[in-house]
Amino acid sequence: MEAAVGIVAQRDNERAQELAATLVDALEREGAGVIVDEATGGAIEATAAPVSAMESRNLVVSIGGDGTLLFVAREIGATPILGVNLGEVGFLNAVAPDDALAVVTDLVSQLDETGDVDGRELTRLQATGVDEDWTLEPALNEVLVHGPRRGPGGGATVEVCVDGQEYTESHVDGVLVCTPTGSTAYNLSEGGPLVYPTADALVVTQMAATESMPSLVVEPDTELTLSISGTETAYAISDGRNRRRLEPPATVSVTLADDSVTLAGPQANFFDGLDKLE
Ligand SMILES: NC(=O)c1ccc[n+]([C@@H]2O[C@H](COP(=O)([O-])OP(=O)(O)OC[C@H]3O[C@@H](n4cnc5c(N)ncnc54)[C@H](O)[C@@H]3O)[C@@H](O)[C@H]2O)c1
Ligand SMILES: Nc1ncnc2c1ncn2[C@@H]1O[C@H](COP(=O)(O)OP(=O)(O)OP(=O)(O)O)[C@@H](O)[C@H]1O
Repeated sequence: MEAAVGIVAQRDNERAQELAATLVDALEREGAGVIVDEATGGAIEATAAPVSAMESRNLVVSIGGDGTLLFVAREIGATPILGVNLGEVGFLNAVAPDDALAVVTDLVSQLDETGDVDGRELTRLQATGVDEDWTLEPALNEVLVHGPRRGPGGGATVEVCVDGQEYTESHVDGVLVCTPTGSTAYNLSEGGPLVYPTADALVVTQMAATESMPSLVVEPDTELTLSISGTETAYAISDGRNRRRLEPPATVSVTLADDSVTLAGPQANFFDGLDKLE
């Protein structure tokens, strides 16, 4: 088969655009069909398409930091993603820029031979309104609810129920539910635990609670609800970017999303990655 590859380069990042151009040239020489995102298409010579149209590709290469990879995951869902790290942290991006050409060429040969690429499945979370009909885009890191703003005077009362039983109710800046992938992100800054990537678990962590409870680790199919009150405005947010404004009292249900994300290519060493967070 002819492999169909999409490339998304971090917007306004010349190094990312140059690497995208190198990959386009090399892959076209190998006979692969390659498209780039529209912002990158304005900067280099290549066929461009919206990132959301890359869902039908066999592989999408994300060149940038964690934010760029989260953005690609939001847009394309289950299509395998290879993360090339040009960001400041790049925890989710296992491949260094100098190795990108070799790794992408290898994956394209694998696609030509088998029609598929090796990868690791990462679970995602789905936030939905209980009393109102809305759904956020699936979260690879975390679903967060918080009051009108962080800091003094900006919080809310949040009750967390687990399988219908109250775990905690407190005034908080917010409460987050994270996947193992997201355990090293916002969760860690709020004092939550690290979760080894192969563990099948979700973590609930309060943010600046007046009546603080330790983080809770639950099985992924546990029924979790976050009920917000004591404020006129609140927000439910998926991976820091996709948000829904709430008018409390409001209840948000957090469950496993139907589609996971596949991270293609070599996997980062979890413990080496932790050094990047210091
Ligand atoms: N205080 C905090 O730690 C904090 C605050 C806001 C957002 N975030 C995280 O940022 C994510 C959104 O990313 P963005 O780039 O759009 O916002 P952003 O640019 O504000 O990113 C915040 C930082 O989180 C890092 N990050 C993201 N996912 C990570 C992961 N799985 N493991 C380790 N580090 C990770 C990014 O590299 C960046 O340094 C959210 O899902 C949230 O987890 C963290
Ligand atoms: N090619 C692109 N097309 C459209 N939007 C983009 C593109 N690249 C990045 N973005 C936007 O920028 C955001 C991520 O960029 P951000 O500046 O947070 O960089 P990053 O990848 O996390 O790297 P760094 O670690 O340097 O911050 C995405 O959420 C998305 O909204």
